Amino acid sequence: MSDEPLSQKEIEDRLRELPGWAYENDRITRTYRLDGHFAASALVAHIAALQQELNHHSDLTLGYDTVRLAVNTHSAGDAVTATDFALAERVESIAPGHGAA
Ligand SMILES: C[C@H](O)[C@H](O)[C@H]1CNC2=NC(N)=NC(=O)C2=N1
Repeated sequence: MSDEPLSQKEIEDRLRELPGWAYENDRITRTYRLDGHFAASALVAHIAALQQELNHHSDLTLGYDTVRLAVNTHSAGDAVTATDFALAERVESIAPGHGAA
């Protein structure tokens, strides 16, 4: 199934279901705050496993106690697609278990 770029309205509609996520620089983004560096590192490892499973990868940035994701779909010309939102939803499903806010 080809991954089609989503329209601005489709992106906005989907973002309403994903509190904390934003659309910037042609990517959907989210920054999580964790209880310290080890917790942030553990979330990064878990997200990396999800990304390998989905074969879809964000730019993933580890800070002292933060994890930032920024993602779009390269094969769709670096546009935001449904696959990016599928990854976002999977990450949202695991983040609370890490104590992420
Ligand atoms: C060959 C491999 O399946 C592709 O390069 C995958 C890997 N991860 C990817 N991640 C993202 N964000 N976009 C892609 O188009 C993409 N394609």
